[in-house]
Amino acid sequence: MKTALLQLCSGDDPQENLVQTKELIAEASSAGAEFVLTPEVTNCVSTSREHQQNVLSFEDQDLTLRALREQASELDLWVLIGSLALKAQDQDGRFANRSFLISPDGSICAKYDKIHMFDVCVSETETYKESAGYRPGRCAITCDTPFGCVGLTVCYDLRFPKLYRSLAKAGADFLTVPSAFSPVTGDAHWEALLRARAIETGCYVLAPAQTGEHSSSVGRPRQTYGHSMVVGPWGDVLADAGTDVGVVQVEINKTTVSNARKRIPSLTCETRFSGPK
Ligand SMILES: O=C(O)CNC(=O)[C@H](CS)NC(=O)CCC(=O)C(=O)O
Repeated sequence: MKTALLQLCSGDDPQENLVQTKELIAEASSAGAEFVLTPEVTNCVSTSREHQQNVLSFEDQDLTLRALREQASELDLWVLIGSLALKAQDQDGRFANRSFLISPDGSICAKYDKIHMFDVCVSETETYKESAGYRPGRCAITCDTPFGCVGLTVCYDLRFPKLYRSLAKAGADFLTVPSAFSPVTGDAHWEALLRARAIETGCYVLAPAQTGEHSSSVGRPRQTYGHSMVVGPWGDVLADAGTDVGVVQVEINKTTVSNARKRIPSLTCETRFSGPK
């Protein structure tokens, strides 16, 4: 299965981002990809809630979702839209950070709302409060496909190993981690966390990421780490996109998953213990 990760530098205009995303998906498809994955917030990177309120849509009216579903069916592709920032039917007006798995007939096979919100203080000058703008999801989800079972996650979820173990235990062969990592935490933790999740679960980890300096018409500009990555079930880094916008391709298959798990059966062999008290 030829798989491609898109590394994007989305700005805060969904229409411009869509043009770039479609171009790179077409490029990946011409190069033979059958499964293409895009990063977190493919449609809009913005730090202004007011701007988001103006440009984001509800799922059933979203142009990015509609266009990428059409493109998936035109090009006969599986597409993971890493996430879209969407308006949500919610009392407090918060958005959803929602990932979609689209099949080659253009239908939505699975959707997942990011569970863990990035509410952190990276340094005195760099803080994030994602839960102020987004409403967290509450449900983990896997989706069966002809090439294997996909477990969906987003970005900061990566730091919560229990979620990945539960997805793998539910049958996932491939774990998706579309991201927009901060440069500081990316440099310190990104690769180690991705490799750890792959090794612990014996799954492929597919992590398309946002990169670079994101242009914005309003609000404070944002930077992200890049380094979209594919890690194999043995923990080997199969692709690292560096910091440029573009496409990276790798071959993935389920046999590698079962081979890794035969060698290290830690996913299925558990010893009960009590405490600590
Ligand atoms: O804000 C948006 O529009 C979309 N959401 C994001 O980009 C989120 C929240 S700011 N980013 C992360 O979760 C980075 C996690 C990270 O960098 C880490 O775990 O170290």
